[in-house]
Amino acid sequence: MRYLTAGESHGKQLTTIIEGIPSNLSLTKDDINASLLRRQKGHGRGKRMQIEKDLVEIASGVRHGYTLGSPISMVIHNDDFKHWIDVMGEDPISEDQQIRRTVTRPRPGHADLNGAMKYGHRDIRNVLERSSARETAARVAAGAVAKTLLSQLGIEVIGYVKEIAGIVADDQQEITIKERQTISEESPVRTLDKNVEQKMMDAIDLAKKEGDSIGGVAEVYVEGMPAGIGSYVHYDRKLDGRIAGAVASINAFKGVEFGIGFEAARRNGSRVHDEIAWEKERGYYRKTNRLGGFEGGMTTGMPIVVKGVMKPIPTLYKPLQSVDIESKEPFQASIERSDSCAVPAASVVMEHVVAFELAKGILEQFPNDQFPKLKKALDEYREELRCF
Ligand SMILES: Cc1cc2nc3c(=O)[nH]c(=O)nc-3n(C[C@H](O)[C@H](O)[C@H](O)COP(=O)(O)O)c2cc1C
Ligand SMILES: C=C(O[C@@H]1CC(C(=O)O)=C[C@@H](OP(=O)(O)O)[C@H]1O)C(=O)O
Repeated sequence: MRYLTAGESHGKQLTTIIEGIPSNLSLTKDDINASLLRRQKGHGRGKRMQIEKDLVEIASGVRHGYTLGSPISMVIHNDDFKHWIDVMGEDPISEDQQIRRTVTRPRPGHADLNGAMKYGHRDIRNVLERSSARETAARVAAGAVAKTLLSQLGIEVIGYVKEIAGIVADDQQEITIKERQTISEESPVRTLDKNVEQKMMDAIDLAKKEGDSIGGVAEVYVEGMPAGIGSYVHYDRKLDGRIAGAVASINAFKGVEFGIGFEAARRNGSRVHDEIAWEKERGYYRKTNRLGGFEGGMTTGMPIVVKGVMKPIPTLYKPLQSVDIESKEPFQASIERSDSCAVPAASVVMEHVVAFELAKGILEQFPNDQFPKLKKALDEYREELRCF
């Protein structure tokens, strides 16, 4: 199971192709649109999100509400394209037009300068269009298909905000997955702790007022994954490693933690490792879940808890210094529009990239071309684990 995305931020559309989804999985565009809509919302987003209304068009791989087993291709149109046709059109333009539109000022914190040097672009627009986090909409579409598959296997995945600008939501371990889903769907900052929401929104508003930006921490919580998905036998089969890679690949994400994460460095082993227990109906379980659902690159059967750290948005109204690549003169990077905080939206992206890795891990372990057979195999495995 794998996916590709294509598309520029202000181009015509984003395209996602997923290969390896088994046949006869119930899938509608409503499943995907619900995820896309959640990614667009959240306190701190800029004016672009008022222009876009992300709706998916399923172009192949699904018929009458069921997957065919063939590649699933999906399209999300960029409504902003109509304002950029002369800049983003595919037809050649005159040298004079080209010079007038060329972007020569790299923004600190973006792919602009490295990307221009690497690909030999004198027009930085050739870099920024693809490096933009607009692409995360296409990733969410892929993750929404994975989430649909997981959900029909009894596995639920949800993402929400854990921290913004140093304001941390309490650990609320008693909250059920259904409550987590409801809160994440309804809340403007998607945090589980309603008491801290207003403080977070105030911090976002203050940063915006000051022409600055802020980052934070998103958390993804997963219930229903059986033990033993992933493997210890080879580095690239360790599922926690793959999840870490997927999370770090989200634009502006700079760190990943499982369970108590970096806090483990400050504790003795007796306060880190989760003791093993057994009950007849439940089988094996851990008395605590400090390691966040992974041991040895494999799931433990406990909830998976992953955090991702997002740096502050690099485009600031308060200008940062940079150097023009043509004149080599210093300049103050100025902007027209930007998000001031995108952690709420990014928590939805993180949820979807994690879901994709989990679904991929399951399909590697129980390869099947037909979804009902995959479900049967997983049910049998769950029973095997219970009786182990
Ligand atoms: C959902 C989301 C929205 C973002 N919105 C913006 C934005 O409006 N302005 C901006 O400068 N960066 C934004 N970013 C971050 C940049 O895309 C990112 O910092 C940049 O591509 C450089 O990549 P890197 O930070 O991973 O090195 C956003 C990121 C995400 C995940
Ligand atoms: C378009 C999205 O996010 C964009 C990500 C982004 C960036 O530089 O990463 C910059 C902004 O775009 P623009 O420059 O058009 O205002 C965000 O709006 C989206 O999330 O769908």
